[in-house]
Amino acid sequence: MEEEPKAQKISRKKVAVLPWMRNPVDVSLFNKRPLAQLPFLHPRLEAALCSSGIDSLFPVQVAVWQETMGPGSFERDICVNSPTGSGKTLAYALPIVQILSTRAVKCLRALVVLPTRDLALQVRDVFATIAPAVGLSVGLAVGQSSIADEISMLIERPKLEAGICYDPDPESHSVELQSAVDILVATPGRLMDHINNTKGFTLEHLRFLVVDETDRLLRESYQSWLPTVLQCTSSSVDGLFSYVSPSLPSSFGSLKTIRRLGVERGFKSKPYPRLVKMVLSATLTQDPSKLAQLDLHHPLFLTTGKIRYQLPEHLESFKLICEPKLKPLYLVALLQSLQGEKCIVFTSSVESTHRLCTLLKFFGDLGIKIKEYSGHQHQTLRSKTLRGFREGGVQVVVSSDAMTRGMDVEGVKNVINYDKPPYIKTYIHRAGRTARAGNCGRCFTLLDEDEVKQFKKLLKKADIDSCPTYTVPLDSVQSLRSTYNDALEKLKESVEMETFKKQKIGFKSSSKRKR
Ligand SMILES: Nc1ncnc2c1ncn2[C@@H]1O[C@H](COP(=O)(O)OP(=O)(O)OP(=O)(O)O)[C@@H](O)[C@H]1O
Repeated sequence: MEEEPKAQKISRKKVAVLPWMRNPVDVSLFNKRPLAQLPFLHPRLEAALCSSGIDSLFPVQVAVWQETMGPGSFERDICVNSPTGSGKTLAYALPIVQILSTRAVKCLRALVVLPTRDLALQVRDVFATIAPAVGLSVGLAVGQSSIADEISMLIERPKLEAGICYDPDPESHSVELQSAVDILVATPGRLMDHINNTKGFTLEHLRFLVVDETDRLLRESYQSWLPTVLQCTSSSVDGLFSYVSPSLPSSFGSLKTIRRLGVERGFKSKPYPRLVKMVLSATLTQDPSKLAQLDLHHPLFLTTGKIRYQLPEHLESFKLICEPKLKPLYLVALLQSLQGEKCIVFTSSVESTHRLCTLLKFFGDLGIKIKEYSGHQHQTLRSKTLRGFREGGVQVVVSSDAMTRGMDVEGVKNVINYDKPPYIKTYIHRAGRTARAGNCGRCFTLLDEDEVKQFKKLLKKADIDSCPTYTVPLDSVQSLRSTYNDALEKLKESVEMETFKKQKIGFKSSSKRKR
């Protein structure tokens, strides 16, 4: 079996980064590896992976596995910076499930936090393909169902034996509530609801905390979810009584559980395990003040190559220069030239997503099914669009940045930046919806002449020197002009109608309130 370097050092330019980031493990030095050659892999996990079509691990997965398995496993926290679509989800899911496969008692031992509900659903599905194989159950806390339904999935009530009834009083201590799940995938808002209000929900036994899309999650505090989770899982003897901050809500009192030191249930005769943190992103922040929030323990940094922002290997970037006024025409001509291949079109806001999608529909039958996806829509509608896109009934999704991060839809061949991305990180995440898992993909950015220089500068930050110009046939643009004028008229009417409807609803609800 070929030996991989354990912690190959990369010589990096001197930049103001934290010391532990200066000598990372270079993921690009690892090769794909067949499951059969993976040391320690539980045979049932191997079988589960094979039956879901995975017969080898990607480099980032091999690197994380190698750094976490075996003697002294998970002694250090893990920080991963690797390109979009490189397989970071399984890179953390597999070692966690493998380690937890030896647990004897069901407790909440792994918590994975993601910024959005759709991402959380996606990650839950990855865990669900492997965890049941070793008897572990996975829960979801994202607010998809009512809080009561969610609680009943997460918390196990003791089964009543004949003739015995338990006290339904939630304050009663005679009823021992237990976790119904070993692994929980959550969004910060719903997680905080459970921390604050759900009886029996405890992070006391937590062994793993995964912060996926770290830089996004660190940017927004979401009711201080991170300090709260860290306080709930604190195991320091000194901090035994000091970690409950006076600013925490009174219901937090139920969480004053202390991570026991010594022997813990389910890990026979082993000391209570330390909480291991795994943080991951394709654009991991290097900002020391942001990273400090994670309170990392002797972190091990894994990154791909020497460039900070790496794009997928088989991604091609193109620019399409067009007159600003005719931008929608160029987009339609481009979509037509792509002949129904799966595309995501990114705009700069939820409003422009809605406007553009409405306008495209007024172009008549383009032979392409186009749907809108944005944070302003109801979750059911978004899920329906996503399902249609995954199944292939929808070929083009026009999206705000709601779809920028992490979303994994098989077969997306093209990403179109209808509006220029404001930051390189936005470009990386948007473009990363294609060319995933080693596949090919193209990213087109529509620009007017004035934006070209700025865009070139932006790409330079990711060391992208080549971004050829893509042209659409001018006659196809010209032939759409009259349809475009009609579509613009219809759009105007539609916008007026929507504004009128909104005002009417606003008027009705304000007069109801007055009554
Ligand atoms: N070992 C593997 N073999 C085959 N396919 C895999 C393997 N690991 C992951 N994949 C597939 O690769 C795709 C990308 O994986 P994943 O979503 O985990 O990437 P990611 O690195 O988290 O991307 P992003 O940064 O965009 O969130 C998924 O469709 C996943 O099913």
